[in-house]
This record gives sequence, C-alpha cells and structure tokens, in this order.
Amino acid sequence: MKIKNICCLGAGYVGGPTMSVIALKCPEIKVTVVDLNESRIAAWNNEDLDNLPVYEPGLADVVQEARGRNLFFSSDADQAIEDADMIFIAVNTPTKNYGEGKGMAADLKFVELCARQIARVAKNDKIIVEKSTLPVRTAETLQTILDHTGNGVKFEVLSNPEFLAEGTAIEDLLNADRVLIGGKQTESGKNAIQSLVDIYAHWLSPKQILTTNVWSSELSKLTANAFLAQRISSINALSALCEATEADVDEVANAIGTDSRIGSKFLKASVGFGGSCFQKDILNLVYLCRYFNLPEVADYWEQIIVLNDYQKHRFARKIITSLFNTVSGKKIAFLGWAFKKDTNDTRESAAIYVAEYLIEDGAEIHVYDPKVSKEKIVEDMRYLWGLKGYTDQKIESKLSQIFVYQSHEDALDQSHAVAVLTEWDEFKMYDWNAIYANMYKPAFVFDGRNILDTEKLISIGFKVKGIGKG
Ligand SMILES: NC(=O)C1=CN([C@@H]2O[C@H](COP(=O)(O)OP(=O)(O)OC[C@H]3O[C@@H](n4cnc5c(N)ncnc54)[C@H](O)[C@@H]3O)[C@@H](O)[C@H]2O)C=CC1
Ligand SMILES: O=C(O)[C@H]1O[C@H](OP(=O)(O)OP(=O)(O)OC[C@H]2O[C@@H](n3ccc(=O)[nH]c3=O)[C@H](O)[C@@H]2O)[C@H](O)[C@@H](O)[C@@H]1O
Repeated sequence: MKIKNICCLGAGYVGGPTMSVIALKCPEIKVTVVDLNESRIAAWNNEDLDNLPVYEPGLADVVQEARGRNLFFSSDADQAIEDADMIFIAVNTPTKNYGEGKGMAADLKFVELCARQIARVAKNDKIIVEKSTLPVRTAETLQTILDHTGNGVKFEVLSNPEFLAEGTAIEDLLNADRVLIGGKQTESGKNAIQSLVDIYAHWLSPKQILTTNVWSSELSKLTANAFLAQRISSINALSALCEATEADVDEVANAIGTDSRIGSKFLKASVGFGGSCFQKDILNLVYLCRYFNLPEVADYWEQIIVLNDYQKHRFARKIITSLFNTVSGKKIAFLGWAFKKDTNDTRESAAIYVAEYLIEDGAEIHVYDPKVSKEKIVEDMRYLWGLKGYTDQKIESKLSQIFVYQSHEDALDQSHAVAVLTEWDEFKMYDWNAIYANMYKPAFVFDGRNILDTEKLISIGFKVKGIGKG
C-alpha cells in the first residue's frame, strides 16, 4: 500500500522529532501528530520556534520547513485516526507505579487506550506501527484488542522501535545506523513492512533498513538499551576501582576502547546514567525474564541498575565525606540538571538523586542548568518525594533547600562546593578564577562528568574530585 496519510499518537520526545523528519523527507505524505495534552500541541504550533516543547539541535529548522506544508499538530485524534492509512503509536510507556509489576513492568495503559481508540474510530484498513518501546509480544495484545473491538476493519501491526538519543535526535534520524521494522511473515504482513520500508527509503539506503519478525524487533529495542546501559555500568563499576588504585578511568576506557572488538563509544564514566528509558527498559527486561521463569537471566541484567544506583550514591557520599563528613547548612552548587547535555529532559537524571541524598544530609542545593526551568526541577523533586509517600508539608520543607538560578554566577556565588551533573559544553568555558574567588575555602569541585580541566582547576586552588580519578 502506498501511504498518503500518517497519524502519530503522542507528540513527545519521540513522536515530535520522528514525525517532523518523516514529513520533511516525504513531502507527498500528510503527517498529523496528535496528543491528549492540548498545551503540548499548542506548543508544537508555537510561532516562536525557540519554544517548541522539545529542545533538540536542528529540530526547529525541520519543523519550520514542514509545519503547515504536510506536517500538522492537532488535538483532534479521532479525525487524524480516521484519515490515516498508517498510525504510529509513540505514547509513553513508563514503569508501572501501582499494582501487579509495580516498579518493574512497563505500564501499557496509554498504549492500550490508543488501540481501543483506533478500533473505535477506524473505518478502513490500517497499518499500526509500534514506535513506543514495548515488552516483547505486545503486538499480540494490540492485535487482539484491535480485532475484537473494531468493526471488521483489518489491522496489520508492525514494530518499528526508535533508537534516537536525545540531544542528537535529528542527526540520529537523518543518518540512522539502522531502522528496524518487524512484522508478520504473512503476505499482508510483508506488504505492510514494505509500506513502511518505502517511507524510510526516502532518505535511508536499503542496508540501513532491517526487517525481522515482530518479536525480534520488539526484543531488539530492549536489548539495545540494555547493552548500551551495561557498558556505562561496567565502566562506572571500574571507576570505583580506579579511585582505589590510582588508575585513571579515562585512560583505561581509551586503552580498552581501541580494541575494535570492544569499541570506544559509550565508555564515558559518569555520575550515573539517567534518561527516561535505560532504567525503565532494563526493569522491563528483568520483569519479563522473571515472568518467563528465567531468574538467573533477570538477576544478570538487574545488576546494571544496582550499579547505577550505587554510582549516584557514591558520588553524593564523596561530596559529604570530602566536606568533612557533613554538608548540613552548606551551599552545594549544581552545574546541570538535565540527564545529559543538549536536552531539556530531566527524567531520571542523576542530579535528582544526588540532590535528594545531599538534602537528607542538610545541604542547600543551588542549581543552574542552561535549559531546565525552576518549575521542572521543583516538579522532579516533588514527584520523587511524592512516590516515597512524604506529606505535602514535608515536601515543602525539603523544597526550601533547593534554589534555582538563571546564571551560573548566581548559583556558584558563596558556595562550598561545585558539582558537575551534566556535561554542558559551556561549563568548560567559565571563568574559573572568578568562581574560585567567590567561593568558601577550601573550594571543592566534584566533576561528575570528567569534563573540566583538572590541572588548571588545581593550579587555581580548587580541590578537585572526578569520577574514577585516583
Ligand atoms: N525519549 C527518547 O529519547 C526515546 C523514547 N522512546 C520510547 O518512545 C515512547 C515515547 O517516549 P517519549 O516521546 O519520550 O514520551 P513523552 O512522554 O515525551 O511523550 C509521550 C506523549 O504521549 C501522549 N499520550 C499518552 N497517551 C496518549 C493517547 N492515548 N493519545 C495521544 N497521546 C497520548 C502524552 O501526553 C505525551 O505527550 C516510550 O515508549 C519511550 O520508551 C524510544 C526511543 C527514544
Ligand atoms: O530508548 C531510548 O530512550 C534511547 O535511550 C538512549 O538515548 P538517551 O537516553 O536519549 O541518551 P544517551 O546518550 O544514551 O545517554 C543516556 C545516559 O547515559 C549517560 N552516558 C552515556 C554515555 C556514556 O558513555 N556515559 C554516560 O554516562 C548519559 O549522560 C545519559 O545520562 C539510547 O542511546 C538511544 O539509542 C535510545 O533510543
């Protein structure tokens, strides 16, 4: 089937950028992105391209070219579903925070709602594309709901997981290492796969487009994220050993990364990985392994999360012990709150957990992040403490220990220590002499990303502690 009209349910970090790029590259296809969240849709329609709901380098240019031409953001989901030949589901699939599988399984209620809405509205045959990250065999659930709730319409379900990373989404979409399309190995399944292949073939070469059966595609997404996160936890585990032995983790990473079998990417030791997906996808994988009665396999993958939690707490503990065993009443300046540079996304950011640990010990946290607002930081902490069951009063009292600034100078002024939580490039350019002059002495820098020039900082007078630096 030649696709003329696409609808995408979910205008978030994935739905927005992926559909913008499809619209850019396929001008003959009408692409409509819808969302339950009307203010998000309004923001995507914002005249001011600096205020799109997602910050990604290059995104504004893509939206500017395609929006209004063949790319539309709308709150009228029923109409967009009815008009579409192909519907992408790109809604959130967070870790379940209630009931069966709480804290481990993926919460598929948003995906299920999409399936029910599509089944209710559809009047002609449609291809449904899983773009959200889902547990293996979700396509079966979707097919069952669509076939039993719909009115005789035929649905073909494909899996097309997304591999973009935030901060480089547009580059990743335009020059994808690969796209993966899984479908049924029946004639209609193969036709549906071909329809989606034809879309990506507008800008990717045939060898960048992999096709598999549905289950391999679904499982490959969880596996890719598990392997990526595993590399970070592996190097972070060794960073602790480096600190005990005077080895330098960056030198070790470089030494092993030159082995072409190991490869050099994703070996940057850090305060711990964050982001909306690594943790939730690994927990989901662990849950699935337990569900299929594979406890040893589950335990193996779970260690990635155990180690990541250890790394975040280890960093916070190092701050406390270095500051003479207490940070009570001390001002700790945080450079960065986003989970990585070049994004305004803070989901599961290490900064949240480090802040919490230090606040427990009585610290004042003074934050500057170039792209994250005060409201977002407060919301992150409220959410965390809410999950812990803290009363509103207790949450308000803890929030009084957090301060957020529009400039790094204000955040750093009169602080006892600086902690680098995100690897924003601008942090390297600061006037560290001036910063030193305005801090309490001894002035500490805890570089959770190993991005600053340690020798220079030491020569200024700072006491510097990096990750995995003996
Ligand atoms: N953020 C990322 O970099 C990546 C995310 N993914 C996966 O993509 C999926 C989406 O992730 P994000 O875009 O980050 O989430 P998000 O939370 O930014 O966006 C999801 C959007 O879906 C909307 N939504 C929920 N239910 C809906 C419904 N029934 N109809 C219409 N809209 C609905 C929400 O209002 C929200 O705006 C997740 O499964 C995630 O694991 C995959 C690769 C990369
Ligand atoms: O499924 C997803 O959501 C996406 O998850 C990750 O992308 P993302 O989380 O956006 O960003 P990454 O670049 O992978 O970084 C994740 C975290 O690991 C940290 N990290 C990354 C690399 C590294 O060497 N060291 C390290 O600590 C980052 O700072 C960040 O906190 C994957 O890289 C994407 O392929 C995937 O599509």
